[in-house]
Amino acid sequence: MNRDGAAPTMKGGQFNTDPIAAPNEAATAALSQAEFELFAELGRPRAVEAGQVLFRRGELGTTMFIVASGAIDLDFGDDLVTKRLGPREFFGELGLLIGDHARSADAIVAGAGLLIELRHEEFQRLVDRNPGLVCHFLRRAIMRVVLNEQGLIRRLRRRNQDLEAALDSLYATTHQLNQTEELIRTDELTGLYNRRGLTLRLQESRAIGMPASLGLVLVDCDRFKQVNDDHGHLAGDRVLQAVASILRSVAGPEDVACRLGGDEFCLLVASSNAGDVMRFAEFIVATAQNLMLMPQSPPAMCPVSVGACMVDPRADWNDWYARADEALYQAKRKGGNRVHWQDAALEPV
Ligand SMILES: Nc1nc2c(ncn2[C@@H]2O[C@H](COP(=O)(O)OP(=O)(O)OP(=O)(O)O)[C@@H](O)[C@H]2O)c(=O)[nH]1
Repeated sequence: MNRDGAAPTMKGGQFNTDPIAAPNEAATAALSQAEFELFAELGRPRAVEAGQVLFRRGELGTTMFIVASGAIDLDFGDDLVTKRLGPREFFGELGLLIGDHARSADAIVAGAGLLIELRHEEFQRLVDRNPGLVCHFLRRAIMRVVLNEQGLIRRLRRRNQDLEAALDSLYATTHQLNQTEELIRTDELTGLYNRRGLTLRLQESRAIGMPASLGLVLVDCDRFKQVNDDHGHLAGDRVLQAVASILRSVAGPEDVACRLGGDEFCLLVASSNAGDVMRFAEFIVATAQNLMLMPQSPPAMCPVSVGACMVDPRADWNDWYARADEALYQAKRKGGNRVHWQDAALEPV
């Protein structure tokens, strides 16, 4: 400790015992008794009332203030901490030293009292009167500016880190939401769209513009209950997964394959060509037939019935489904394991 009670600090690898330059003291921004007496002698006294605004942030200023009594609040805006200054503390020194400096805070009187104003003329007289003391004051003032800047940089860095962390958790939440949405849309057993997924997909397609023409292929397993009864539920699950694989293998990027529920599936084909849609339907039935030729127990597949038709993109799902279901009914009625094509023009539902 030096004789003024300030802790010695390191300076250029040496201990700095200069009480005026000690950073702690610089941070408090209070004048020494000798400084205060000299500044008070040469500055202009100014009585202030609580609530009085001395200057606003951004205003240009050339005056420095010293609090003789009362209290001043410096509000730096945003979410920065408001600083309260009391007797012998000074503010606005950059206005005096630089001239026409934009104030970085609102200065508002928090408690009535007396200020000492120092303009350039008064400061010049201070220098003439006691250059050594003014020199010490200036060193401290500069150090205070530097400390404030460093504090600001630290706060900005911390805020940046907080923002980055918030952004990271936002990304994670968005990712989770996307995953959840994907799960809600997906049939757990087969990985195809479920009915909700199909509805949402259709809503999205209607919003961005439906294809000009669509084909609907409705697929239903034949005597599927028998598979469950004969070979167990797990074997039935595997057959449903195999049907889903066939649909997935034929679906193009614009097509939608969906498990509507139980042993019923559909494939919405983005095509204006009824021949293409029919080929999709026939491929599904033929692939199921071929898989059934494999001698496997439990069976990897069961026969399927398919109803197919073209649909009007402007009509709603219920209309499409009614038409394809009529075709499916005809396929089942004829013994299943086949496609029935519902011609929209010739056989309106
Ligand atoms: N393994 C399994 N079975 C299911 C699942 N969902 C529904 N089922 C069964 O699928 C069977 C469907 O029976 P039905 O609607 O009579 O169909 P089907 O036996 O194929 O009869 P047809 O269509 O007339 O040939 C029912 O026994 C349901 O219990 C599932 O996720 N896994």
